Amino acid sequence: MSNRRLTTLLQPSATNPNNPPKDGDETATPFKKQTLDLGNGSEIIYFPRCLPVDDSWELFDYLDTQIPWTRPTVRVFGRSCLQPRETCYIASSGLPQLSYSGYKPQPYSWDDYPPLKNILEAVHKALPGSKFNSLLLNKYKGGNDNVGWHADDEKLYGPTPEIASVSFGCEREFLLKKRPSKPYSKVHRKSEDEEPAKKRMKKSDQHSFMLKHGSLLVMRGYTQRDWLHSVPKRAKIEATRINLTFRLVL
Ligand SMILES: O=C(O)CCC(=O)C(=O)O
Ligand SMILES: [Fe+2]
Repeated sequence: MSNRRLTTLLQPSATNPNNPPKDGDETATPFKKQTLDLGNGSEIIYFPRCLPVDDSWELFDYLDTQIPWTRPTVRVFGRSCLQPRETCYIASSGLPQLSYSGYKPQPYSWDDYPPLKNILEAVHKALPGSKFNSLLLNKYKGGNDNVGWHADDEKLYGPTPEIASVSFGCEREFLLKKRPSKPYSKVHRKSEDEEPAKKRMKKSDQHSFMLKHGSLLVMRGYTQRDWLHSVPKRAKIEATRINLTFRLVL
């Protein structure tokens, strides 16, 4: 992977002066940055094409073949199981240890994987003021591989982490749903026998993004406190997807 090629990352592409895109016209500007206000200080930003397509395929091949992927055993609801995707963890030296689902990934060094530094630089350019120091990589080898509903709310990221997620390869659906608030019953119920009212989820409490090859999705504010996210199984998919989530360990 040459650095020269990656210096072109995030240069704005020229528009045709005879046919300028109209504001709000999704077909004319399909790659425009989108912002989704989730309310109460949570926000998603989506850049459908953060990295140029050709660079993204070169990066996909690099990541697929050069990263030391592992499929660890994790604990879910008190049971040990193989994590349904491959993973790898990169972190700057001296940071506190990451631990999730009873698994403590040994961090690899940024210096051993220079293209990751190029992607990090592109993400920093897209998000002025950001400064990530760790990276969790996930490889989904076909539609059975997935990540279940969770929030990246580990203490070492602080109360309002910004998480930048870059996707390569096969498009997969990324879902968000609002965390259930304290049950009404817990607050108001007079007796334990009273049935809690089942609430139907509102449309505005769930969202879906089809994460494109070379895209960047950012979760900010209170998204990890108030929302859950997942990449569900998709029976018919055979192709591989690779996802990189950049995080700041405080
Ligand atoms: O693959 C994705 O898009 C999401 C990955 C994720 O949520 C995580 O690594 O915490
Ligand atoms: Fe996550």
